[in-house]
Amino acid sequence: MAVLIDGKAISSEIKEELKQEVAELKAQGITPCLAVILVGDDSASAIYVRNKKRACEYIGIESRSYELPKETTEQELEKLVRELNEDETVDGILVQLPLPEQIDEEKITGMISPKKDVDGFLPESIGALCIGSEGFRSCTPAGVLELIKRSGYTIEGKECVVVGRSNHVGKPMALLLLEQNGTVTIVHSRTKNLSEITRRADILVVAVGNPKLIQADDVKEGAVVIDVGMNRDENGKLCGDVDFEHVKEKAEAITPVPGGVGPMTIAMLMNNCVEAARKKRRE
Ligand SMILES: NC(=O)C1=CN([C@@H]2O[C@H](COP(=O)(O)OP(=O)(O)OC[C@H]3O[C@@H](n4cnc5c(N)ncnc54)[C@H](OP(=O)(O)O)[C@@H]3O)[C@@H](O)[C@H]2O)C=CC1
Ligand SMILES: Nc1nc(=O)c2c([nH]1)NC[C@@H]1CN(c3ccc(C(=O)N[C@@H](CCC(=O)O)C(=O)O)cc3)C=[N+]21
Repeated sequence: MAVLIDGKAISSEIKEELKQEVAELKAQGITPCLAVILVGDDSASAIYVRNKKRACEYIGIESRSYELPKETTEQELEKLVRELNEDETVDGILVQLPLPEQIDEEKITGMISPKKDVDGFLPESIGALCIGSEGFRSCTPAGVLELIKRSGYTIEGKECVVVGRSNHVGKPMALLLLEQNGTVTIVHSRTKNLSEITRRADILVVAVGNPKLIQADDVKEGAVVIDVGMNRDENGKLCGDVDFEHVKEKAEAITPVPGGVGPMTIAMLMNNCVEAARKKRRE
């Protein structure tokens, strides 16, 4: 029976540390501020946005919400992003994805000032990660890294396999593990011998969006398994990409869904926001 990696507890630890840091910043007259833009009424997005707001309140970050109707035009959204870019009191801007189909997602997220890219989605941020220079790290992969480290596992020299190669999760995840000196392989929908490769992993990170894709047979005895997936099962219950009940019998450690990676994404978003406010002061 695997050790359960408690993302909720670890994220609380991080939020506690950030609360201290924000108190120190406030003593110097700085209040970090996050602007969150939500377009439309997707219920899952609304939950995440609410969780982000709560985390801001707890830590002492000012949060400004912009909830726009689903008919919002690209021009209207561009105008708002431009205003927030120029607003000196705003440290971080997050445009909740997905956006409605009339809006070009890449165009809008690409407009955010690199100094306020707390999601770490911009080419400037991903490029910085790629060459190991300073920049915002994508929140979900950064959260996964903290989960692994704070649970006492080392990455250096380990066989790390990432399932999924999206720009927001899989690719930056692989780069972060590489930066930590892991031996990294990425597998995806065109991979032919997926199971053969995942079975080699000491550290397996799964970010696909396919319930129970990873079964016990796909996992090495003693592996550390991190499940990024957020899906709804046939009963509408949240579940990951890993067949938790069976894989937990084989793994050394495993993250649950919910209560695993999700809360860490929010904690790392808060971390990036505090970082943005601190950097502005240094300029
Ligand atoms: N917990 C959290 O904080 C977060 C959770 N998520 C969740 O993580 C999951 C992944 O998100 P995201 O990366 O944005 O999703 P995308 O849909 O952008 O990417 C999915 C990736 O999985 C690959 N894939 C699809 N089917 C298979 C398969 N059968 N075998 C192997 N690889 C496959 C795709 O391959 P190809 O490139 O070849 O198409 C693609 O690279 C989702 O469930 C999402 O909800 C996402 C962000 C944050
Ligand atoms: N610009 C942008 N940045 C994002 O970071 C972003 C996004 N858009 N769009 C959607 C995805 C998804 N995502 C999650 C955040 C928190 C939880 C989370 O807190 N999950 C809780 C449970 C939440 C629940 O109960 O539904 C958990 O796993 O325990 C999940 C998923 C951020 N994303």
